[in-house]
Amino acid sequence: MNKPGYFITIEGPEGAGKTTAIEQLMTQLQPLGIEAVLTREPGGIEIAEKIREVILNKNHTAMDGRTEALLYAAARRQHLVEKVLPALHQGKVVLCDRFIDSSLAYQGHARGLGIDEVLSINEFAIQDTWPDLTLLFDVSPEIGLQRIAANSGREQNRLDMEKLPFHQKVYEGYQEVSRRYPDRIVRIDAVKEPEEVVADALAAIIKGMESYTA
Ligand SMILES: Nc1ncnc2c1ncn2[C@@H]1O[C@H](COP(=O)(O)OP(=O)(O)OP(=O)(O)O)[C@@H](O)[C@H]1O
Ligand SMILES: Cc1cn([C@H]2C[C@H](O)[C@@H](COP(=O)(O)O)O2)c(=O)[nH]c1=O
Repeated sequence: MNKPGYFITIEGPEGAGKTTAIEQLMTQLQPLGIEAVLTREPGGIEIAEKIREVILNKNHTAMDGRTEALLYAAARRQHLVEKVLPALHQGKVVLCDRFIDSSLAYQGHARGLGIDEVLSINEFAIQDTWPDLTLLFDVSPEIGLQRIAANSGREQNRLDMEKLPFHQKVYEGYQEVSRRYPDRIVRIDAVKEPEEVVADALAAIIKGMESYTA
């Protein structure tokens, strides 16, 4: 895709600290003169937020795995067309909390649908709009789930309610995906203190953007 902007995605298991770090990254990018658009998946625009409600509703326990994968891909498509691509074409940096690698790790590996199968429906959805850089927040599922359990303000969704073995598979899925895309995916040690995580993420973004424009 020919575009002047820069597309960054943040990935990782539950409780990795993505949302916390992204907010800090936004405030630290601004003084560097980098205008960034913050968004998330599934969601970011009205139609995709509605799909998010359907997917993550705790009562939708009957949802079939393929239905789930297709709904994530549909939300992704609409969000890409309505929000991500217009921002990239305006030359902006887009910082997106989760994207295609979540589908590969959660639906492809953890749900057992197969990474290649889930990749193929997502290739249809993204039409070659791959992230320029992906930061994979690496934290064990045990630590991530402990963090979430300690966060009393957080409402549990249908995916949070999956048991530890599912989240262990999500973790394995991310390792597999990061082996597949070594040039795009940068591992961030998310066990560190929040300030260090943000500093490492910012350094990776600056490095990535420098090599992109060089
Ligand atoms: N580096 C860190 N060390 C310890 N706790 C952290 C760290 N980063 C975030 N937290 C805490 O962990 C919890 C989960 O963080 P956050 O919501 O940012 O994770 P997330 O990756 O966005 O999770 P999810 O994808 O499941 O929504 C929050 O209570 C947050 O304050
Ligand atoms: C994009 C995407 C997300 N998921 C899962 C991962 C999380 O359990 C939820 C989203 O909740 P968050 O608090 O906003 O992280 O959805 C998924 O399984 N597949 C995907 O493609």
